[in-house]
Amino acid sequence: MRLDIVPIVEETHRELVEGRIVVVIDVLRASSTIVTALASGFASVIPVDSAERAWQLRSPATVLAGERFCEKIPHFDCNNSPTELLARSDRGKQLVLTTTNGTRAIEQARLAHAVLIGCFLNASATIRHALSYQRDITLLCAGTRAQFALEDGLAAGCMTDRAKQLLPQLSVCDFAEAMSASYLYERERLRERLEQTTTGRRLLQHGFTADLDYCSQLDRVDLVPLVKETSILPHLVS
Ligand SMILES: O=C(O)[C@H](CS(=O)(=O)O)OP(=O)(O)O
Repeated sequence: MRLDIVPIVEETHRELVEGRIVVVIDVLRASSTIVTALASGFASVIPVDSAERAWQLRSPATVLAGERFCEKIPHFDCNNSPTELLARSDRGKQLVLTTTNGTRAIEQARLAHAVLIGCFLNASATIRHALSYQRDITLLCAGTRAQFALEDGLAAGCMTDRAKQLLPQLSVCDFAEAMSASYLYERERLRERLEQTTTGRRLLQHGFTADLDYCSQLDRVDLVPLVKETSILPHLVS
């Protein structure tokens, strides 16, 4: 079995997706928002590529979430913000989500055998579940606005490190080795590191300090979101 990391969504090649287990990683903030929504009682998340499409899905059973340039989309219920979702009570509803990078990365993974959503919040559960398929794995880092995002690389490095502990014979690409080493170097100061990244600085400028605190927590939940056709559903890993 082999594990590769794709550093940004723009570098997704068909051979790194088709038939593989793909983990979409967008720590700040789409993956963290999806994990939090499903862990706090939403029945499903519907990722969509535009605000217009999200608006078409508006109903009493849906909550519309999304951002453009970090700001909440006008007339939507909430931002792409995990802490904003935590403060709501929407059990059983569907979250319709559109974001700058994360929802686009999910679309790029559609030829995979299975698509999982991962971040620091569910890192160990995600890699355990990915390994259980006994297929090659691709950790697809969403990046930010066509550039590599260090927070995604560090989460992918964390998952690589966990995967090598669980399956020592796993073959990993050189970039995964580098990200695993970076994660081991930074793991005691993830929160500080996150606020120095490009997206972290941008979120701080927009006042989302609570999201940075929250998204830097490791293994808060054992829940792995799984993409099933047009929806994302929760899967509990034991
Ligand atoms: O809302 C976010 O955190 C980001 C905004 S940015 O474009 O990376 O600044 O979107 P996401 O799709 O969650 O990366």
